[in-house]
Amino acid sequence: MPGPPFGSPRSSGELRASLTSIRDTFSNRHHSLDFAYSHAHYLRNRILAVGVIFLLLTPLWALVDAMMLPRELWSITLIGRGLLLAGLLGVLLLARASREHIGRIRLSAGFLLALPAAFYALVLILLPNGDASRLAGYAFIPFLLVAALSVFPFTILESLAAGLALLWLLAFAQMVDGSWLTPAGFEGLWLLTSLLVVSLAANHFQLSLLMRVYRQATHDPLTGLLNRGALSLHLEKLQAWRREEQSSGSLPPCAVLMMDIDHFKKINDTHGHSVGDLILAEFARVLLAQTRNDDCVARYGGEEFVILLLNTPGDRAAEVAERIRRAVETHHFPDHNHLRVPVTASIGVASLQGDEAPEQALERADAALYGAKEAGRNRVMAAT
Ligand SMILES: Nc1nc2c(ncn2[C@@H]2O[C@H](COP(=O)(O)OP(=O)(O)OP(=O)(O)O)[C@@H](O)[C@H]2O)c(=O)[nH]1
Repeated sequence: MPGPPFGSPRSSGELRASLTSIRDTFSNRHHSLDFAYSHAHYLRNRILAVGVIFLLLTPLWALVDAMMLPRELWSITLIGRGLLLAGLLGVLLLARASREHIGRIRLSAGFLLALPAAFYALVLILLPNGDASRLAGYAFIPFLLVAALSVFPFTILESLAAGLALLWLLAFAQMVDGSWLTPAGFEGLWLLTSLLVVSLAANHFQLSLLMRVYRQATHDPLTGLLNRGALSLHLEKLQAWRREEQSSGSLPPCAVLMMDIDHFKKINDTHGHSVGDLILAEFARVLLAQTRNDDCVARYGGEEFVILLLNTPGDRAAEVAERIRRAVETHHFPDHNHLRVPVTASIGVASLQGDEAPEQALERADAALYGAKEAGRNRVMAAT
């Protein structure tokens, strides 16, 4: 029996999506700066939560040490616990103070996992030979840390590096307690490796879910462009960035383009809503092709689009707008039969004046767009 007609393209699409998803969760090289900020924010919340748990457990376990170890050994672990506590406190303060600093947040995550591991290694080094077997609750530290990897939205590469370091720590502990290359030692290594594989899978699923949620919250599903909410955030960021630059003596020129497809209702009415959707998606592709990677291209709503041009003076912005207008006018927008649907757009351009809020420039661009429509459409008009 033949399969469903959508079978093979769908599965090859799924395969490609899975491969892209693995590439995106393997390392953060392909992550956009915006996603990197969201990712770091999420990571920071996890660091604060897990850091507090570690901070509470560390002094509590000193009681078990007190019961299990003779006084002179207990004092060694107590000093170690004091150092660990101070380190964890430092990590929490660093993470708390690093709201916008992606690098510092990643550093805090690294320290959060490295400190308990270093504490365990230090105790193993300082305890006299043979006394390591008297420790209770220490041998599970590498296992606890590998399991903790799954709580964080780490990339696979980050977790793999941490996991290998923890495998090394376990091997070192086995050499100290004499179980290295024994059946019990192999069992421990196998268990830790299996846990690491589970944690890597958890990292992959957690990070890809985070990406999907981020994308759904910030992108328009039809065109793949930024949505209006994400545009508002970009306008705020643009404002903050310009203020920062202004305080250091320079004010980068920026411009806002607001554009609208002409007589789009007529396109919908003539060719159907689904062709209207195709044209919106194709229009977005034209906009992306005509702009730089740094420019922010967003769907404002319906058939209205906004572009923020950074480091672009007004006359240059008007040239970009005119280039877009021409590209739209000459582009082949196909209907379902690949026949050309004539499409034109009207564009309003406003360059940011002094320390004017970008939202205000957007309003001026909107007024200019209205002027372009009034003047006959398929034209660029600069805001006053
Ligand atoms: N296919 C499709 N149509 C949409 C979408 N969003 C908005 N529209 C349609 O876009 C049309 C916009 O119509 P109008 O606001 O009258 O503007 P217009 O026909 O483009 O006329 P001018 O802007 O004055 O040139 C409406 O018919 C909406 O239904 C969408 O996502 N898909």
